[in-house]
Amino acid sequence: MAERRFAIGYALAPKKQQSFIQDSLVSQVRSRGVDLIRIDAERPLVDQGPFDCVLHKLYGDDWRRQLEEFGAVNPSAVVIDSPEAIERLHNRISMLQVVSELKTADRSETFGIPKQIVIHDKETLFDRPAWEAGLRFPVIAKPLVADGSAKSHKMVLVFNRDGLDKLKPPIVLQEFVNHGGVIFKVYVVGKYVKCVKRKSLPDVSEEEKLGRLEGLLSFSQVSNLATNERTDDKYYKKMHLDETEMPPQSLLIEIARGLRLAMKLNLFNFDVIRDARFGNRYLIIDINYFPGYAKMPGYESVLTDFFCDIMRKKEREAEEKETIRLVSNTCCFSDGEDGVLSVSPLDR
Ligand SMILES: Nc1ncnc2c1ncn2[C@@H]1O[C@H](COP(=O)(O)OP(=O)(O)OP(=O)(O)O)[C@@H](O)[C@H]1O
Ligand SMILES: O=P(O)(O)O[C@H]1[C@H](OP(=O)(O)O)[C@@H](OP(=O)(O)O)[C@@H](O)[C@@H](O)[C@@H]1OP(=O)(O)O
Ligand SMILES: [Mg+2]
Ligand SMILES: [Mg+2]
Repeated sequence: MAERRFAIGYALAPKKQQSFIQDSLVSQVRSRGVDLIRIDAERPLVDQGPFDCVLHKLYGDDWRRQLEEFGAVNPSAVVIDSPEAIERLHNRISMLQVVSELKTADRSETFGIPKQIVIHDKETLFDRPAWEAGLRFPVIAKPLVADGSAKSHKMVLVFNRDGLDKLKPPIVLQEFVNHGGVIFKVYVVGKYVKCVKRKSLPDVSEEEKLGRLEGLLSFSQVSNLATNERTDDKYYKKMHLDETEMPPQSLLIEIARGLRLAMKLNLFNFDVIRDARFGNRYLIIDINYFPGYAKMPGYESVLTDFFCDIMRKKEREAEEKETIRLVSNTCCFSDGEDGVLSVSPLDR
């Protein structure tokens, strides 16, 4: 019998498509019986395919409706991941709420999120008693919405009250935590977990906290790297990343698993910093859907394994469904005096 092939449709923004859909990935996936096929976002999704699976990172109501329609017409197709689950990551409060709800086994390290509050309007921003009691300067002001737009990545490090003037709510004010200038990016692909080090904002000294003239410092995507700046040895040396110890892999695996199950997401990364005040306290500051996997060393084989697992699971489920269908179409009856049961299929 000919080998069963699978088709995975992908719907990605042009930049994402360019970085993620590399020839090396396409050919490795193909050699394992899976074809990656581009979805034309300009045409109705239901008219394209057939797809066993849809992989996507597009925004908006129209795309959501298209996925719903596709799901209704193709109930056995797998959508990675569900738009409702992804939506949680588009708001920086709901994004991190899930971390606070995670429960892990007893261990010497602890984890959590930095203190933060949401500010919906200018009034609350200047109503200092409402938030200054719980939060000390410096703070990072982050746009509440994290929808992938350039605007949603624009951050401001605020050193004192003077810096508040220029902020534009709705924002999240998050405690800035010194962490030695290195951030850990933890990439999750289903059950696979890979942590890499990247440069981050430098620590702010006590003198700097008191003596800064300007109240704020704007920045955007400090830890993001272009694909051509891959995390090679040169980058590690230049940024002094070598000297920084990684968080324990077992802790990261535990957090990744907790997040994956709680959020019902397969493809994401989360940013972790080590709180310099404690040394064994880790803070999760950001979670991103479908991040830049191509920057992960050997991303092709990780993603290929993941796609093949999904397709195998889908096939297994289809077989199980078929078995249940056959069994439920069978009737059991007593075969005469000895009371022995026999089974006879009804759908001959
Ligand atoms: N609470 C914090 N304390 C210290 N540094 C922080 C904190 N929050 C953010 N940073 C720094 O600011 C950077 C940007 O913050 P964050 O990751 O929330 O933004 P983002 O635009 O969502 O990033 P990404 O490009 O990963 O999506 C972080 O990579 C880190 O260097
Ligand atoms: O730019 P890259 O592809 O490498 O990936 C970045 C990705 O951008 P893209 O999805 O638009 O491409 C970002 O997504 P949005 O928040 O903007 O949706 C976010 O996930 C970053 O964290 C990723 O960088 P990484 O965390 O891996 O360093
Ligand atoms: Mg980040
Ligand atoms: Mg982010």
